Amino acid sequence: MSENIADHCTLQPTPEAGAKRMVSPEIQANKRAKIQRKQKPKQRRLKKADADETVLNTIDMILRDTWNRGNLVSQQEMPTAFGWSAGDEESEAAFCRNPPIPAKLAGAEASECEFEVYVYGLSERGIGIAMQESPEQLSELVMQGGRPWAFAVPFTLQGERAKILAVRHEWGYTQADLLHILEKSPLRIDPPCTYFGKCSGCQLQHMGYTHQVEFKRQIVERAFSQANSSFSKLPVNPVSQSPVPYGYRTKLTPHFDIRKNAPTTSVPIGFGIVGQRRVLDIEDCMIGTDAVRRGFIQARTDAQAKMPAYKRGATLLVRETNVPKDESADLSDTPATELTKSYTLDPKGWVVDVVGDLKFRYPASSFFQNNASILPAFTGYVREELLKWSHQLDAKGETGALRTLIDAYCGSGLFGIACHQGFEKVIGIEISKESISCADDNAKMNGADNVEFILGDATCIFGKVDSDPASTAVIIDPPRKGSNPEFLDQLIAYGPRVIIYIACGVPAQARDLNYMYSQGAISVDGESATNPNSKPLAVYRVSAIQPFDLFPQTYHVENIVTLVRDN
Ligand SMILES: C[S@@+](CC[C@H](N)C(=O)[O-])C[C@H]1O[C@@H](n2cnc3c(N)ncnc32)[C@H](O)[C@@H]1O
Repeated sequence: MSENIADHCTLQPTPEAGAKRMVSPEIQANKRAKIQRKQKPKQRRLKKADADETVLNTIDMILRDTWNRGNLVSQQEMPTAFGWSAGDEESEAAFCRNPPIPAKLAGAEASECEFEVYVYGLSERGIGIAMQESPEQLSELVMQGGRPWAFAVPFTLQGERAKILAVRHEWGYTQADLLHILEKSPLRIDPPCTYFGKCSGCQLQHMGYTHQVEFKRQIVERAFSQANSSFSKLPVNPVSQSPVPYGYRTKLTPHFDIRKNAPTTSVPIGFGIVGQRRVLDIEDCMIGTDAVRRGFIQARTDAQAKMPAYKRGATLLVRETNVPKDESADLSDTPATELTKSYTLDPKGWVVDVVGDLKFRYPASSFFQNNASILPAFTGYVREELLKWSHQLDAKGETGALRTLIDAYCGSGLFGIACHQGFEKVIGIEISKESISCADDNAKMNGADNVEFILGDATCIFGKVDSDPASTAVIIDPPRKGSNPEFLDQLIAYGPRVIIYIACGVPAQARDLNYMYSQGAISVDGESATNPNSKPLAVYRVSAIQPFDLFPQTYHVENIVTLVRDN
């Protein structure tokens, strides 16, 4: 708003007011400044905590790569950070807190916030990391130990040149919106979804599927080498692709906010807008299965009809389920192949998932893997790994085949039940009471009668098993934040023959494996850290790293690591 309007509206005393109290020019000036401050959004104080670590890591990686390429002679001289020496926190803070360019939300005119940039790489979340310097300029700057200012620009690809709008400064970089692509990457494709670019649900629709999975493979590689430089020697297999790159999600959770005084007739229902706290109205979501897309439309219609009754916003649940074709038939008696797809919108309802010829029943509000199309391959891989090692160990003759399987963080029993054949005993442990009771029922429904499920913290499992570790395998499938040293210490002390670590949070998985390495429990190329404990312990070799794409079009990747005990 212009200064004139502010002057006119607020600062001139009316004759009556002026008669009561004369306002000095100084007070007037102060008032004017206050009003202008209110009109101009305040620039946030930049804190490291607000920064996206994945962006900071990527900037660092790009600068190191650039330095390495230009300076093959002495790795020792490599600046540990660019623009300040290691540990010089004051200089780092001064650089990171002082964006050299204006940003829209800090009150600058839009035209002042537009830049042309070069995209040098993608963060682990698929966000382009760009700089104003051309490759030659960047190389020159970095070789001199200088640090360029970086921009995080969603929906761009490595090698592209783009026009961007700086919108918000973060610690050491600026968040920007993509205005348009000036030079296109050959990998860019037209995204099929009309909401792509605004909706925060998908990040990679502009990248062909083959390239998406290679990007995800590199993300796994990067997470491992960042956790421990020795892990960079470990090969990461090509990502196992989702049979369907769209139409795969069996669960969607559209939501809405009720804004004060806003009409309830046009409340947007959908997913968050990229970089904003507002909801984008979405009528259909292409990554949902057909049943979920039908449910999505119904959930919106129901919520719109009830909108005047909502006091606040809400999250709607849409979940695919499988039901007997004949409604009166009993689920337990109906083979998985004779179920038909439907959906539920009831968070208190039940869901049935089909994995090959297995059925899993669980509460609609609890955890289950959300891409049914890939689950036969996903669980099949774990089963094959276990059987392969069981046969190899049996053939070796020392310890014999694997006889016991522990399924830690077992949820409603997916892996324990899918892999039960070939084991004498399977024991699952899970912290959710609801899930464990479903796991019991699922074992019965699928005829897995060698399976026992225990309610409790995963760390308790080692006090409850009496099987010989030499013939035991452990599956770990913790939540995104990973496992913890308490669990891992006990796992190492127990020393099962084979460990299969399944993760949706790959950086946390790499961190956990690095913890095991630091305890001397993982060796890479025959080298391991010194065991800091007095007791001898199990030492594992990483036999396979196999990513799976459970979430095409998004940056998420699931990863399975097989560890085999070497001593
Ligand atoms: C990623 S899910 C995996 C579930 C199951 N393996 C599956 O694929 O369906 C992680 C599970 O760990 C459970 N969980 C979280 N913390 C736990 C803990 N400390 N001990 C045991 N289970 C835990 C959660 O309730 C959730 O069911």
